[in-house]
Amino acid sequence: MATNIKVPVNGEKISMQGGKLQVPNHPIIPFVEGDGTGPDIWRASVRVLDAAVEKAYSGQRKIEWMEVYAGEKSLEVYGANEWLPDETLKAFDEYLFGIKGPLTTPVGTGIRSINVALRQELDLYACVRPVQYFDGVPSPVKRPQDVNMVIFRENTEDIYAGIEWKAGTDEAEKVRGFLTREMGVKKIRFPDSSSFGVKPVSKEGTERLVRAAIQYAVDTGRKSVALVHKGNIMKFTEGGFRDWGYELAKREFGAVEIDGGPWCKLPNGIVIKDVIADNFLQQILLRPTEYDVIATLNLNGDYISDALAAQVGGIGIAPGANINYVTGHAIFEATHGTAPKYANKDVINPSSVILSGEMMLRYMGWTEAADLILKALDKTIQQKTVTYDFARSMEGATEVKTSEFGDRIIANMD
Ligand SMILES: NC(=O)C1=CN([C@@H]2O[C@H](COP(=O)(O)OP(=O)(O)OC[C@H]3O[C@@H](n4cnc5c(N)ncnc54)[C@H](OP(=O)(O)O)[C@@H]3O)[C@@H](O)[C@H]2O)C=CC1
Ligand SMILES: O=C(O)CCC(=O)C(=O)O
Ligand SMILES: [Mg+2]
Repeated sequence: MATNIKVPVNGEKISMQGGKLQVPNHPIIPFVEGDGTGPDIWRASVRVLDAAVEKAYSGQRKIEWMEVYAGEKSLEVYGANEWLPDETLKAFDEYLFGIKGPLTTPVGTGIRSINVALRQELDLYACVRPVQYFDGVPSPVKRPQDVNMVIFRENTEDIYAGIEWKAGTDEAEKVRGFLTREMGVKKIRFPDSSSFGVKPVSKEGTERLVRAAIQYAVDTGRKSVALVHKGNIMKFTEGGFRDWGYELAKREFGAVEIDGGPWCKLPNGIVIKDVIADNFLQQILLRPTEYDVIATLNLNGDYISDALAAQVGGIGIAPGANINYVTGHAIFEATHGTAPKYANKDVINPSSVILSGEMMLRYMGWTEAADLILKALDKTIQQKTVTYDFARSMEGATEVKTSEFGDRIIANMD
């Protein structure tokens, strides 16, 4: 078996016992640097995370980082075609947590997404992406401070799962034959030249995601949970998501219908509502205050994440976590991708990975360190010391490199 992973000698594993996370003072946490801008971002981010932990706990607590490999670096370390080595998966499984940089996925050809594979293999069913405004960040909207939402994106199902067959192949022909001959489908406009994709959406998959979203709203005192779907068109998949979501809210959280339904309310006042996805995308621009926690399907969640991030300044400041709330497994990663044109230039904004690390610290219960990061990042932005993405539309800004931005955040931890 390959052993390219060096396990830190001093650390211990994070574990889940009796439904509760057990986090030792020296947890071993696997990380993947990522492709493209990943290494620049990781170098800055890890220093910020370590500095916050050191400042908060004066050496009592420390993360023992363990590099694991995926993507282009994995090919260098493990050899051809080893995009996602077994021992990387095993490490994320055994050590429960991980943090990663972005990984490249080619368009239209080549490997399927390693990012998606990790979510599927570890069954990280909730992609949690908070979207909040940091004062002073340049934004294209008039009142970015009105955006304060947390997206719960289903992370294992939907058309995003990559079950598809290419036009002109035997497989596509088989699928076409099955659909037209056995299922009586007559609506395929150009059957001979069509590729086909499958969109699985299940009751179980929907329920565990909606459960996590509602539980989060309850735990954090949010006002509403909106189920975002395109159920008028995709009745059994996206419509099923909406109906199963409402049913779960009633059955498990005691929600009762208001004004004749289908909207309903929990005993503590949290409103469970639904909105069709296209309408949602215009409403978040016009009336963002009406949305709070968002529960949605995989592909919708992908689009919504970037669109909402833009409203608060862009995907340079858009963190995320892929979580299985039952097993405790979690991999933290930014919303953005590899931004390859900026690779190795030390210019990209590391805030999304830094804030993903902040989410990780909070999930671990290391709230003092997480708070330090939030405060220091806020202060650094207020000082208008920012990377190119913010500097290009911030008056009076001092543009700094990725590494320097990290230095400034650390200097602002007081
Ligand atoms: N989870 C993951 O690992 C993800 C991987 N990907 C993969 O990444 C690759 C590139 O995807 P692409 O569609 O170009 O999307 P990217 O998110 O990589 O980049 C798109 C644009 O967003 C801006 N941007 C991205 N990251 C940052 C940052 N940290 N700071 C400031 N601005 C940023 C840049 O805008 P500007 O040009 O205006 O400066 C950039 O050109 C693809 O292979 C894709 O599959 C994509 C998303 C997630
Ligand atoms: O896996 C990829 O390359 C893209 C993933 C993505 O865009 C996302 O999860 O937001
Ligand atoms: Mg995306």
